[in-house]
Amino acid sequence: MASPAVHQAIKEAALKYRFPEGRVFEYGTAGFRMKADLLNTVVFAVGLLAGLRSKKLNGQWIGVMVTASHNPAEDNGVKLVDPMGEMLEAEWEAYATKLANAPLEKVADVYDELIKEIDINMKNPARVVFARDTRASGSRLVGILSAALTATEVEFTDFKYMTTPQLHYVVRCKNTLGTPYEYGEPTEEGYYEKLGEAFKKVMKSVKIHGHLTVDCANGVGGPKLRELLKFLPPADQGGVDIKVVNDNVINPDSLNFECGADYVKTKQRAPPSSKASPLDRCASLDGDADRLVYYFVDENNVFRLLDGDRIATLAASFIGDLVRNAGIAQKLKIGVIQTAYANGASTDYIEKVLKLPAVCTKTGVKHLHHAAMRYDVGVYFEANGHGTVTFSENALKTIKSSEPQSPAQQHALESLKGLTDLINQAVGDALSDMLLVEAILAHKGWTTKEWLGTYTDLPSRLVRVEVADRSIFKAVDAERKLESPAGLQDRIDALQSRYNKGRSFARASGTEDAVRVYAEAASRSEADDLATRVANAVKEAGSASDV
Ligand SMILES: CC(=O)N[C@H]1[C@@H](OP(=O)(O)O)O[C@H](CO)[C@@H](O)[C@@H]1O
Ligand SMILES: [Mg+2]
Repeated sequence: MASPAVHQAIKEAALKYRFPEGRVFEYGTAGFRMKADLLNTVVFAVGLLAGLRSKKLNGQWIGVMVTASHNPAEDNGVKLVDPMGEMLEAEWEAYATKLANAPLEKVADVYDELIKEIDINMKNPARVVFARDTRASGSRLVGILSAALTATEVEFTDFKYMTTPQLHYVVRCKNTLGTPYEYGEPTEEGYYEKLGEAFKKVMKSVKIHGHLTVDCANGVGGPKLRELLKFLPPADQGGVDIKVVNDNVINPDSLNFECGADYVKTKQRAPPSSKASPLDRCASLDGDADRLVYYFVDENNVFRLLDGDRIATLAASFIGDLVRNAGIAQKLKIGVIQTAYANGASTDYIEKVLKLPAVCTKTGVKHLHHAAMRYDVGVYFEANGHGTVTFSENALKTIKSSEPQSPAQQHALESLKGLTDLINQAVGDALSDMLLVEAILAHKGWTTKEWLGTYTDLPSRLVRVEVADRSIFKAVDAERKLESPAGLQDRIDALQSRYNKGRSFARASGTEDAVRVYAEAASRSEADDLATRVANAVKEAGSASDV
């Protein structure tokens, strides 16, 4: 139980807010996310839970990020970060949901119930760090977060504006300080220094061609990228010539508006404001800078997207080469983790050309991250551009301690060492991934055209279908098949078998009230046709269960 003083303080603090009538909240794939004016009580509950999580883990630092990523400016959200910079452990999502739905006059009682249920030693210290993106509602929400932390006597540090991956980085640094796995200096500057140093190491003796234009979605990534640039060498001395665009954080309404990684990926076109010439290398971040996509317009003015699948294949191919060149290929198991949304051509390329295992997991980065950790080098990306590379303890040790037998081996080992620092291993990080892509292109001497030429994407289509009750759509086999409603999977199987290279699946979204249908096939018209037919089958199955 909380002490009587804390119990009372929670009660008093809670009464300042109003529970939005009739609302039911759920901690989903991306934490809580909705219209910002509905979030007050949710953020208060998350503050309470962050302290409990820290106490449960003997006072390790827990992170709280206030962001709604690529959502419209009027939305906001909040999510918890676990000690190694990972997403909150799944079991705790239910506790978050329970506390967020407690009526305000009962929240202190539910807090006490949770202490009992989770068996928390209240004598343990509690420490929390938090940060927010540039949304206008952010300052109000972190005020509420501080109120919850103060009421429960939790030690906390406010990192003000940060990208989501920067906060994850800080959490991991704070919890590894003074251990053999020390991750870095737990400050924003420490983050830039680490990336800057690693980039210099990886870029030794290679040079990037041309410039890169980075669309920052008018979000927190803009000012942070400008800051990062100060820690990189000048373009003519192993640096990269970066032009920052869409970095207006003064007008809060411009956030994610007709720009950013989600816009580019879903609309399959450059932001309308883009002034890039044909073949110019471009990239877009999302609103909290954890997603990254590349693109360019070719000689025929055709838009070409290089999405998360492309970044994964590029990274896997490069790391595979380095590991072979370093003479340690026998010691390290490399794997690439994707979801069902990965283009089939990318999976083929990984298996047949790169000769690496391609694993498919459920949607949501936490699933990919866990699967990646089963490899010495786990490359994971969602097609939308969120991902990173994880290195096992064995990989780090092997890379560090291998004795090079030749200058070529030494060069490969040094590049690998640089990569382990350049890549944010806590979580997908657009700024770190961007430096990784730039470094790889430089090493390979490639332009985006050569990168695109590694394989040809199958035409694909993603459709959103609204149904009365999406919970009846139960997926199995890494969400590639439906076991319910009965008979629907047979229909999907029959449909896809009629198309050359046809593949389609349907699953209930974890973040929106809809079912998503994905289809790909050998030609554009076949992919569109297959998607439409499967979407119709989903609609029918959805309404049949309605009666
Ligand atoms: C097809 C797709 O892009 N789905 C997204 C989306 O999940 P859904 O469960 O499909 O709504 O949001 C997730 C959280 O940001 C992200 O991890 C995932 O990749
Ligand atoms: Mg994001």
